[in-house]
Amino acid sequence: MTIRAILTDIEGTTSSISFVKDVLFPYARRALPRFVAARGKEPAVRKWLDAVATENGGMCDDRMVVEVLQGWIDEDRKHTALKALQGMIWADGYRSADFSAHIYPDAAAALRAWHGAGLPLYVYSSGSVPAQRLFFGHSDDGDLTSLFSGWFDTEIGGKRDADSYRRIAEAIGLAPSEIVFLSDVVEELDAARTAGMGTALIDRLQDYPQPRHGNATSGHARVESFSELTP
Ligand SMILES: CSCCC(=O)C(=O)COP(=O)(O)O
Ligand SMILES: [Mg+2]
Repeated sequence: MTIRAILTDIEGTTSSISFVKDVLFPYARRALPRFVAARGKEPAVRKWLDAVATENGGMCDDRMVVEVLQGWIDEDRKHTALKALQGMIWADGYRSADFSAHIYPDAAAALRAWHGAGLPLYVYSSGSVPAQRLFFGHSDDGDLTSLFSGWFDTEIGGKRDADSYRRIAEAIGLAPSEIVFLSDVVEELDAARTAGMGTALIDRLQDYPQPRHGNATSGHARVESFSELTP
């Protein structure tokens, strides 16, 4: 089957886990109380704060919601409300140039080359779509947003759920078998494969010092760098 599109994860795939865990998450954790106090009445923010409060019994005030959200950051919960709020907070960090987003040089080079060759590229990450755009808009390799034809987050469904990949293929307008999904997480690749997509496990030694071989790859093609991929 001819490959007509690439769908890529971000954290652990195009970019290092340590950047997300050691830079982005602590920034959001620190900024949350002030962000909620300053912008908690804006409908786009209130919607997510209320969703968190409802999920926690509905009796939470904003201080308690902040504590819940900070706990979720510590646990690395991939919760849609947390991800939406983190995206809004990171906007300030990128705008004031507190940081730029890490991208592996091999990933940036391959994404540019594939785009240049006319292969459409899409993102599917637990990070919200606005956070994804910020991420690639302020990468260590400059603004890469124009390389991508579309963006998907967990509003389309969880990354370990095969139906999410079916919905993404439908949104892109291709058969799942015409799309290859790249990720560092085997359970996400399993779901994409169940939906009929091609898959590749990106096994970054910087993030996963114990290379995954044999059963640990669950039968997915395994590479350590985008430069090994030839779609
Ligand atoms: C692009 S936003 C920062 C990353 C993030 O919050 C996240 O949860 C990334 O998860 P991924 O699905 O890209 O592994
Ligand atoms: Mg990942």
